[in-house]
Amino acid sequence: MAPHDDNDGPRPSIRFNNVGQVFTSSDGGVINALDGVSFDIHKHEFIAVIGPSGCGKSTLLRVIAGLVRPTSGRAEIYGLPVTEPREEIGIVFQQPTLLPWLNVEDNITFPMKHKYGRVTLEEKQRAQELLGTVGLRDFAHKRPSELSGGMQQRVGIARALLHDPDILLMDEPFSALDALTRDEMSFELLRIWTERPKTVLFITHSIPEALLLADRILVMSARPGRIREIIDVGLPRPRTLKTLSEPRFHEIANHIRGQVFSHAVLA
Ligand SMILES: Nc1ncnc2c1ncn2[C@@H]1O[C@H](COP(=O)(O)OP(=O)(O)OP(=O)(O)O)[C@@H](O)[C@H]1O
Repeated sequence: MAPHDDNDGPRPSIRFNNVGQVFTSSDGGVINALDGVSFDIHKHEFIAVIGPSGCGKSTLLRVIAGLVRPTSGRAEIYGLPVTEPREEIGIVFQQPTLLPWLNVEDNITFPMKHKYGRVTLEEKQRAQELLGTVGLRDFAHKRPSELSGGMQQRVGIARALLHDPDILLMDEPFSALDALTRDEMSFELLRIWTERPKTVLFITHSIPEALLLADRILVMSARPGRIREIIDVGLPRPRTLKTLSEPRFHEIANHIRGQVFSHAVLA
């Protein structure tokens, strides 16, 4: 299990080079959210990020998304510094934040409408296709309030996929869902990722979810957020329910618990 990723191969999709992020809180205090964070994410890799609450996971995602500028170091996408939100990125947040007055299809195409003032026929067709992909083909004309939480989150995923982004950033996308829906959504995401490969950065608090989905897991330490370890999951794909009972699954899960939880909890 390598502490660092020293890849000398092809250019990574995402590179963090010694990134630091300092915030000033409303009472004037200084918050070191990220400190000396370096890692590479290769093309079409699925990376999960796990770590204690407040360790800077969302900040890391927001730096890649171009929503915050790091105070030190450099974040790159395809070798270029991230200075603003970029087209090749799709983002899924914890809450799908759908517009209640629009139907499902119009919610999916809304970013295009917002950006270009219109939605093309191709985009409408793509929205229909994506509705099929996320299992909501018959719900195109329903309002968000007529859908369950899991269905709404699927709409959020379809919306993020509409422009077929190379990079998908997901910030605890399933955390508001019940356990069964959550597992189902994980397998759904794996299916989508296999059908249309993408570089994925997936933030979660769930060790099993990280293990089921990811090629590698970035384990972060408590504030200031640093990379504690980068774990190669190495479980065979396709991952299925059987994956959950593989000895390696439990071995890595226990290892991560040892990293994330305090010694008092583990004793
Ligand atoms: N815009 C901001 N201004 C001030 N402080 C911020 C800002 N954004 C984040 N922080 C602080 O930076 C730290 C890291 O926050 P972040 O949301 O990245 O953590 P996290 O690991 O995603 O947390 P959680 O797992 O609870 O969602 C926290 O202490 C948070 O209060």
